[in-house]
Amino acid sequence: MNRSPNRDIPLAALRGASKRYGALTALAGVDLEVRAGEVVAVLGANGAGKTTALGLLTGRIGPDAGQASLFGADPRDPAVRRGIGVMLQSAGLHDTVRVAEHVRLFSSYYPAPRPLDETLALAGLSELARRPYGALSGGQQRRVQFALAICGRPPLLFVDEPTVGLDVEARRAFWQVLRQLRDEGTAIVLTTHYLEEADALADRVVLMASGRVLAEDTPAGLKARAAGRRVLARTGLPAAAVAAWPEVRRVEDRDGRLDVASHDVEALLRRWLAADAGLRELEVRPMSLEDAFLTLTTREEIRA
Ligand SMILES: Nc1ncnc2c1ncn2[C@@H]1O[C@H](COP(=O)(O)OP(=O)(O)OP(=O)(O)O)[C@@H](O)[C@H]1O
Repeated sequence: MNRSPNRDIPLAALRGASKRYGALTALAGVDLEVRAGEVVAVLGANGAGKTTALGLLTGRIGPDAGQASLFGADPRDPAVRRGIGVMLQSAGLHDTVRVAEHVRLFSSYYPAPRPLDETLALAGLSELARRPYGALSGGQQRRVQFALAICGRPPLLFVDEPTVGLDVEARRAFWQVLRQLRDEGTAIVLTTHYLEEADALADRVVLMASGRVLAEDTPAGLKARAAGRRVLARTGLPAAAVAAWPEVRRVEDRDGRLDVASHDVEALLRRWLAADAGLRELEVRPMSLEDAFLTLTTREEIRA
């Protein structure tokens, strides 16, 4: 197959990579590594720098400072880029060309492509093979872009917000295909806004905001790091009083029931019960990745 991965060299890496657009710093000294066989989710809000990071890793753009590498070489070298598959947010494919022709043409660029039928089936395009690209729905066109990214059987696949605009069923089907590719040994880097997507797929999550990496961990590690658990309860105490306790990270009032994020739930419960013997509807919940995301992106001392 394309390139046999050396475990000591990351398949792709950014080292102190920065990118500016005029006065705007899109990336500010980002470090990121992708190793053989792993799924890395780059998670962040609009404008966090996810697409820019992907652009550097795939050689579409170059860094202003720091380095980007692919298989230990320069990602801007077309010969190096041949070892990856990329699904971008837009594709610029000819409307009049049929689905199968697009896939056949892209497959011809690779030394050991998948059989056409297999690529079409993986992308859910078997029934649409003879359709011109321009006669497909937006979601179907995304599938063609995905087919082009995987047809060469790359050991490393980049997918930029792959499930935007897909309905729930299509999104789950797509996750299943990504898992299958991972099981075949493909390393995958995906950008996403969806915490659920990162949680469902990723071995590692790189959480970005304002061009920086805020945290990098497994989904479970990120949840644990963000802050223990949440306690929900109805109380006679004002929310501001609860928010002032040292065990408390965040308080939200949900229709009169307080939702409290805490890194020390036992201490919080002891204090709360002592202060309010009438505490009702008590419930302790684990942190979701969404809680972790909120906590990490709103905290100041976040750099891990
Ligand atoms: N070609 C460009 N020219 C000028 N500014 C750019 C360019 N590309 C990106 N930017 C800016 O850089 C910042 C990071 O953009 P980027 O596309 O990397 O974010 P993102 O995390 O992928 O966001 P989204 O989730 O909206 O795709 C944004 O403020 C964006 O407006």
